[in-house]
Amino acid sequence: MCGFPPVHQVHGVAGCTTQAGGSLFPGQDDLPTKSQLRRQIRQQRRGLSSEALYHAAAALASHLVRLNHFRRARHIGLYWPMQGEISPLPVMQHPIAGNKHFYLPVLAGHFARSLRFAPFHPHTDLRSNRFHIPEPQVPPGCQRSVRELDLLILPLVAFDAEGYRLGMGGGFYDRSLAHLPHRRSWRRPRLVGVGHAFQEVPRLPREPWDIPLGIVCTEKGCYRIGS
Ligand SMILES: Nc1nc2c(c(=O)[nH]1)N(C=O)[C@@H](CNc1ccc(C(=O)N[C@@H](CCC(=O)O)C(=O)O)cc1)CN2
Ligand SMILES: Nc1ncnc2c1ncn2[C@@H]1O[C@H](COP(=O)(O)OP(=O)(O)OP(=O)(O)O)[C@@H](O)[C@H]1O
Repeated sequence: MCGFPPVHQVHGVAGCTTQAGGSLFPGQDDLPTKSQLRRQIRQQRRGLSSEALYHAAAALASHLVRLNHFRRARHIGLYWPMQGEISPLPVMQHPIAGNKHFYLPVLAGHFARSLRFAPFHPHTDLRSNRFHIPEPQVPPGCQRSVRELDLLILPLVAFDAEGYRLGMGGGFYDRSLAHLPHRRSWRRPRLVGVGHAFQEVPRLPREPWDIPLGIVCTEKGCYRIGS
């Protein structure tokens, strides 16, 4: 799908060599820890130029808008990119975005550590949350829960070919999505993880609460997990 290399092709992870030059992936028993991966990939991401980020975001949008799930969705959760994350926002400028509603995540309570989704359009007032990420300023009654979205585009720090996602470590998305596997028929939201192609790693450590992504898209294309 969308011209992405086969799922099991392992891309080079430029940041994944030790200072001594050895690989961090010599064998399954020697996987880097989640915090090692976060540190390395976030550092690499922060080093991207604004020109590289611009081109990556434009290429990502061109792939996302071709997805059937995107074309069919009316309510779509995006995120405001930070620290070199690939931006999903250019999809809002595409002609097929005209009849869609977009949302950004809002941190729900200091202790709850989960997410709600607030309507977002180019004129929405934004205010930074405690992580310095802009959030729409709207009354709580206007916010939606994740289950009211048709499609959720998730940021990630790393992903693997089986759709496992490593995030920033707050557990915000996992906690917000935790109800989904318990539903008899989970049809929405569809989960699309997005990142730079270099954020793919051979295998992520798995946790019981991880919810695999259905589709991953990068600036190189989209691929469906498990096909
Ligand atoms: N763009 C974007 N928005 C997002 C996320 C994300 O990954 N990307 N999130 C994904 O869940 C949620 C926010 N989660 C976050 C978790 C940790 C940090 C972070 O910067 N942690 C710092 C320490 C910050 C501090 O405590 O002051 C760090 O780890 O260095 C940021 C966002 C919701 N919004
Ligand atoms: N469904 C859940 N219920 C309760 N706690 C959870 C749940 N999911 C994750 N957590 C907690 O959140 C913490 C961070 O989880 P993890 O390292 O998987 O975050 P992450 O996926 O990288 O972050 P994020 O989703 O915010 O991008 C874990 O220590 C875990 O205890």
